Amino acid sequence: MRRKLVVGNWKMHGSRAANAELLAGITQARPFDCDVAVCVPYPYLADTAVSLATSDLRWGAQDCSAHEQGAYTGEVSVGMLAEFGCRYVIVGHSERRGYHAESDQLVADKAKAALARGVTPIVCVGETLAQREAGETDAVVKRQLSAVIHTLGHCVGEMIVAYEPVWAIGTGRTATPEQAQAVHALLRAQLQAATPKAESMVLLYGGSVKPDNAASLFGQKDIDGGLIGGAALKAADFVAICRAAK
Ligand SMILES: O=C[C@H](O)COP(=O)(O)O
Repeated sequence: MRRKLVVGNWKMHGSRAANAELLAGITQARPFDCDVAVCVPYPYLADTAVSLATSDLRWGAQDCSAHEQGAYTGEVSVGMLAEFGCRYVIVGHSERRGYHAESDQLVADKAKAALARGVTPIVCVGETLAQREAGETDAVVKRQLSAVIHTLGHCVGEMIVAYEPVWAIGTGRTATPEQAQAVHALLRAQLQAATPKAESMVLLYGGSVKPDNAASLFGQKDIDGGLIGGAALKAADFVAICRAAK
């Protein structure tokens, strides 16, 4: 039985005051029947580490460099994230793939860099609306996951995969539980061919998860929790989503 995980991706939102209130709201609602984490903007990692230090809540970042160190202005290495206690780092979010032209191979290299420093990568895959309508969903997510599988080799079982259909992100348009499950089953089958750990790997769904649809999504066989954007910014909503994961 896989333990569920709910991760809040704050994206480029927040302020020190608002974050303190949000984290207090989540902390006070413990305990949860699932693992809970927040992935925050880099400047807020130190505050978050202090706020959550004595709780069982986890934290992480939203991206990392594929390089260990060097002349890469503006980039942040996994080693730096590890110094701030990050347990997770999101890589390959569609907003990074789209706005920053991140390739499948770069995403895979970032995931490898994360694992090398003991930080668990949450690797995002997902198709655009045009790709779904063209019947390309399976091929797209398979290609995206394949690059990571080949790059990680025997470590592949250590990552988390998040299926995030691009058309469902921030749009209020959620994949139905059946649509999401179908892709999750496909991803798990692909992982099964690559690692004996596939059955215990955590596969998250992301894309307009809200308190009222979380339970039906998380009730699907291969959906082990969620990567939550907008609804992670209000403690009451995020807590309600965490309660739906058990
Ligand atoms: O990482 C989170 C996803 O992009 C989902 O965002 P959303 O819940 O606002 O649709």
